[in-house]
Amino acid sequence: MSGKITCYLDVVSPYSYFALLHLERHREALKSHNVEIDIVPVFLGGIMGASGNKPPWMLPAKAKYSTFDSSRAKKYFGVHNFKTPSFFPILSLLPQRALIFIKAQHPQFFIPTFLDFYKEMWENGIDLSKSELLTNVLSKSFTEPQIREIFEKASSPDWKKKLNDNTDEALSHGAFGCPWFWVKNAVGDEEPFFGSDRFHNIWEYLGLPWKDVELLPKERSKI
Ligand SMILES: N[C@@H](CCC(=O)N[C@@H](CS)C(=O)NCC(=O)O)C(=O)O
Repeated sequence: MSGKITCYLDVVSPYSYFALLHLERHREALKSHNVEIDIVPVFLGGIMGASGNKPPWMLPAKAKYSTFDSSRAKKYFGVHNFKTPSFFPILSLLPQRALIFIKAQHPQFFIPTFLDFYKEMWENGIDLSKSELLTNVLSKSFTEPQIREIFEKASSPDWKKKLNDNTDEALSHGAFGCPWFWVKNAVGDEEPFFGSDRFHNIWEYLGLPWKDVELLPKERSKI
């Protein structure tokens, strides 16, 4: 068995946090099945605009449903401190460009930093679009000169273009939201998947053994 999961994420998207957590929790198991993971930072605002979609919080019915969906997801993925920050949504360009530079220049820090960004924004209520707050978060893993370089690159044309290119790549794979996945299976077929609630479909598509929604006997009932 072999395959590849390319996963397009934005720090502004809470479901992308759940997706990254779930993928990381399965990284070793996926490796044992020869399935590669590539995490790609994108700009969700650009995906929404170019695909003609709207963020769920802009459509009243979706916004209402989303409160149920996100509190179920928070429980399922075990992110008990999850809360939507008062400043939501943010313009995520700066943290996303910083992540792209970190992925290229400091690959060993890329996933830990992405996870840390999510935790800071979605559990600790830190506004990562503010450079002074982003600096504090980065200072856990990077030195002052490294942070200066991250900011310099994040505002340079070349690295701005890389975020646009990543976003266009997701759009070329049909993206209308995040988390977006482009999955290649062992026979070389490729398909898109949307949402942190579609892992069972992804495992199935990859031909992996999986077990999830199993009903337990009455004595184990939670109600
Ligand atoms: N049911 C999905 C919801 C994912 C979701 O709502 N993602 C937002 C960003 S946080 C989005 O891009 N939504 C676009 C849409 O719902 O059309 C999940 O559990 O992950």
